[in-house]
Amino acid sequence: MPISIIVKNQEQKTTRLVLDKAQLVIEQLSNENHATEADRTETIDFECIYGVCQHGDSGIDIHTAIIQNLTTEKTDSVNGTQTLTNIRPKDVKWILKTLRYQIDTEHVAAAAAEPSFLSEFVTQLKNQAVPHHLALPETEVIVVLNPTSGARLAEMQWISIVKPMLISAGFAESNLSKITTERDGKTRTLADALGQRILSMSQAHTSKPAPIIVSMGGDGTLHEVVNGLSDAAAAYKEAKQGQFRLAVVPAGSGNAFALGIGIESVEQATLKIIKGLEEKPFYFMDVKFGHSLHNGDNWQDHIEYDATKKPVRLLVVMSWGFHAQIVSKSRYLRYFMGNKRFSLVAMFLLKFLQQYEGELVLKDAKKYDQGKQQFELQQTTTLTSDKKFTYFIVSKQHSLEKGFKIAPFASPLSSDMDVVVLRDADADTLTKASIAAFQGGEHVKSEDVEYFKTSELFLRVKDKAELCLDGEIHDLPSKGIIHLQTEKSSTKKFSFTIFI
Ligand SMILES: Nc1ncnc2c1ncn2[C@@H]1O[C@H](COP(=O)(O)OP(=O)(O)OP(=O)(O)O)[C@@H](O)[C@H]1O
Repeated sequence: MPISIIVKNQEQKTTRLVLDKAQLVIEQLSNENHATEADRTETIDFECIYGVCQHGDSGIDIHTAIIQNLTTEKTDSVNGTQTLTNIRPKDVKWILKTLRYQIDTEHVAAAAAEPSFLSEFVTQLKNQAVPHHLALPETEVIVVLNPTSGARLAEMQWISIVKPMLISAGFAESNLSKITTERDGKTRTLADALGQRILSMSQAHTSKPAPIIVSMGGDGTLHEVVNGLSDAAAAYKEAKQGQFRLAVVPAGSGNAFALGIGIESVEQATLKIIKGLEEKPFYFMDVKFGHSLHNGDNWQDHIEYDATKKPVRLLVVMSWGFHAQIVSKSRYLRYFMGNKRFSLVAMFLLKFLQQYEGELVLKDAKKYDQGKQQFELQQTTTLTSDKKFTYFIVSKQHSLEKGFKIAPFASPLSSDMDVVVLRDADADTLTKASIAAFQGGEHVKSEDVEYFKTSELFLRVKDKAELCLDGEIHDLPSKGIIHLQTEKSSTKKFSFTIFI
């Protein structure tokens, strides 16, 4: 039997609220026969409700977050012709709305005749819509916020969206704190210090839930947060299990990691934190640099590693060639042009298309078979300099920005990384492949594209090269090697999870 109450809405209309399966049913009742006859019915899925608050004996606020208009998903394309400059999908808009009701005192008899009263209704709705609501008041939330990410809206979004949503859900305002990021890689040090503080606190307080760390920025911010926290985790020597709980709120321009776990907006990300339905370990790409002058086929077994470099863990992408050049050449347009800068620079680079020489070894790789449309196991795969590389990316995320599905089967929750290569490609082939990537990742069906999955990879470049590592440019010398291996964030001794 669904539980219900009779209330008046803000326009003083008699309304029945019914909890039915996974929905709140809102029935506008006709005044003459209010208890039985519904004139108009609206439903709200529990997954859109993030807070339920009772005022005194008779008031109730229901906080909702709803996608405003799905038709805004359309692209900018004019007359159906898609080019690299008009192909980006628009952002989905969410609205936050608070539904406010009062118990209908005029019809108290009818209300009393319902199977339950306000407080039981509130408890039931909270239990179903905000399952962990009892733990929220004592859970600490620390946001690491980059005010310069994306369109520089993170600070405003924290104040006007994330913080109010968390408070409405039941988090205590005194438990919410903010660390502002700093430029030039210093955020990694801040995240390391935060990680150490959380680990030392966990030694003292055993009963409190572990704090939630929120990375609020783009992929560059997340990269530094994860690397800093991983530095703290690596130095953790206590016997007690360590724990980091990380949430990602997308406020950058690409937000590839958030897209990889299905998060497309600040509101949706905040809902994930509030609902706390699933927290899972994720996989990153561990990076090592070295060089080898060995001329034989097995050069990857003769690497001299550079031991002076700090560990680097990549969450999103390592690229070389065309893609790395787009990132390198568009760095200074970041604040002026948003993601359109990538298309502009891409069109310029296509006019002067370069090819890049190098050797690639993939261990236990699977290759995408275009005919069968599935991955087929291969032994060690070697791509040598018989053909030059035009486009080369290794990705842990399916899309590097919304709509650009370059590695359609990649996931941060899987133990492999995806490699997408075009060799000896001309400008036309590369343009077609890029447009097909924007059309749901269709490029992988083309014979021009080589698509692999692997858990370990070695790339040796012939000439000095620029690599893109999660959006930052890194120089590799001639005969330099980058060695990538996937690694799980959680170990036996340390749980490092992400809200999904
Ligand atoms: N306080 C700050 N002032 C100036 N720059 C900062 C500050 N904090 C961080 N940064 C810089 O911001 C960059 C990271 O930005 P981030 O990647 O989060 O945003 P984005 O580039 O817009 O998003 P995405 O990587 O998802 O495309 C780094 O280069 C970092 O040095």
